[in-house]
Amino acid sequence: MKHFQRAKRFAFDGGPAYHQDGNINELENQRMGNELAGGPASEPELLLDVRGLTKIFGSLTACNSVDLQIAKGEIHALLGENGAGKSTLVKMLFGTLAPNSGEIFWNGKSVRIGSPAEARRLGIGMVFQHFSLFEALTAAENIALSLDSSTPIGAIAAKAKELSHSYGLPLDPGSLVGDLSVGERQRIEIIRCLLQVPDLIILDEPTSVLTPQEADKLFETLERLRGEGKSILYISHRLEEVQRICDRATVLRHGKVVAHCNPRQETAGSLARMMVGGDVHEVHREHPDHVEGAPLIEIRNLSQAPKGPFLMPLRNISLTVRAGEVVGIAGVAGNGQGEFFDAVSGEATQGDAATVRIRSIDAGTLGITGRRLLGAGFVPEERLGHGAVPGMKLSDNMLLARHRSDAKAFLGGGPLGFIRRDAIEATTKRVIEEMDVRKSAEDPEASALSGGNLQKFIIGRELDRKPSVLVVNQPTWGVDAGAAARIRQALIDLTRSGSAVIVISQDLDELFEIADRIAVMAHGEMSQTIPIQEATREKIGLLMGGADAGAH
Ligand SMILES: Nc1ncnc2c1ncn2[C@@H]1O[C@H](COP(=O)(O)OP(=O)(O)OP(=O)(O)O)[C@@H](O)[C@H]1O
Repeated sequence: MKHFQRAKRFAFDGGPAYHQDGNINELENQRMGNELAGGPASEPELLLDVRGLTKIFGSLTACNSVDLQIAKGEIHALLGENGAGKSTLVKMLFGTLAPNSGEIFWNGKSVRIGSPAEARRLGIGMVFQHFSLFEALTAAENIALSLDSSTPIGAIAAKAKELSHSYGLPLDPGSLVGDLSVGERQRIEIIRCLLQVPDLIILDEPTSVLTPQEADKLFETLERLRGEGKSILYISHRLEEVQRICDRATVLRHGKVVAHCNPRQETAGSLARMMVGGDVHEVHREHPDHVEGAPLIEIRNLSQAPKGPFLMPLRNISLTVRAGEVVGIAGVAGNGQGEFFDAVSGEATQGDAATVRIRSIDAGTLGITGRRLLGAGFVPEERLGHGAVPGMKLSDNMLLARHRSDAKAFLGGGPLGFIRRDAIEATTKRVIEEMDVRKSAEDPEASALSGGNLQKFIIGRELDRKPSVLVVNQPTWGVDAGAAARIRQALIDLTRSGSAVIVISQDLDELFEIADRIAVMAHGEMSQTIPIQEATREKIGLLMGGADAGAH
């Protein structure tokens, strides 16, 4: 209680830009500094006061005596590189993880949050980084499952629709989750959270799967919620948006609070330095005028009927990517990018083998393994469940993905056959080292990695094979600035060694940074590619809106 009383009054602005190893006394000093400077002493009421929260996994202290204060009507950023402990901290606030020690005060009262139901009862809502939706159920059915009430499904659907309209988050409650894009699934999570009328909404990397327009809509929603007196705890690796919408930030490094700051008084660079404790390297790229390499992947007149009622058809897509180049595919989510990835990777096979040619071999009728055996690698958008099996160790995930393409290295011959664990473990270790995957055990289960670290592992697993063709969907989703630069550089370096890379990304900055040419998908059609030297945001934006799509 003592802590709460001390923490009750503090200022948002003024004073030094940030406080290394800041504590409440510094916040109090900050307030006094404001008053002395003649400014008004703002006294926002505290909603949440976290004191010394600690979580230990085995030998790793994921959260080390963390302090965090959130006022009513505040958007508070939680920053830190991959594995810094952000998700662990918010899971303790939402009752999905029990702390080893520490105390949580809610509206001034010490509370124990033993389960998500208890968190919701207090007024804490959460939108997770990894969604917890059933694909075979509709949006409304998924929402109904999480509500602790017996409200009829029709009433829930109507309320969800009303909320989706009023907050500008378009959603059809009757749509099947399995048919929805990641961005659309996230909207279900947000609306599900809003339906419970929370006082504090925790958002774990909410914009990483959104288009710029969808992100703008979300910011409007958040600002509106702040205006209604709600508090928001906002986790993001996108520092520009943190500066745009957040009032204060708490920065974690290796599980410890290393700074409190007002992000508006910082630059993206200074925030990144606080997070990593040093400088972030920039991606180095030269764009040759003409790429004369051999065509390594050719997609010819790819058309496909929609595979479900809410999925996009693919309409006459042709694209050739040569050795030495990165081609970026931009587009608003749900315009056929997922279907295109499935068709190119072999998750969806084609009737005509010549529709997809890999290294001049007709591959359209081959499945994913057949295409991998031709030297292609694929990284899907969803990491858990699709890119990796959550309950399996990293080494087993390695074996699962590469047992056919690396049969010689991973499997022993003979009539009975055996698995070469030493080779698999050595490869897993190499990928972990190359990609700087941070983890809490020698060979943890995929689900025990932080989101960004799992992404680094999955991309590293493919890069390690040095594929001739690599197709990646959203390569840096949920990845911190330092790791994103590392992944982007690795993709560029792969083309330098003679491979062809296709990057599907909703992050235009990313595509401008690494692509030699950019094409845009709209309504299941793909535009002509635009050389990066001629590409402008305006041009790409127009194509994203559907102008000129399909011209070749
Ligand atoms: N269930 C678990 N078992 C063991 N270790 C875990 C578990 N969950 C997280 N960790 C470890 O705790 C550390 C912090 O992970 P956490 O997910 O909190 O990081 P984060 O800051 O949210 O990262 P990201 O930005 O990548 O999501 C990581 O080293 C991770 O491997």
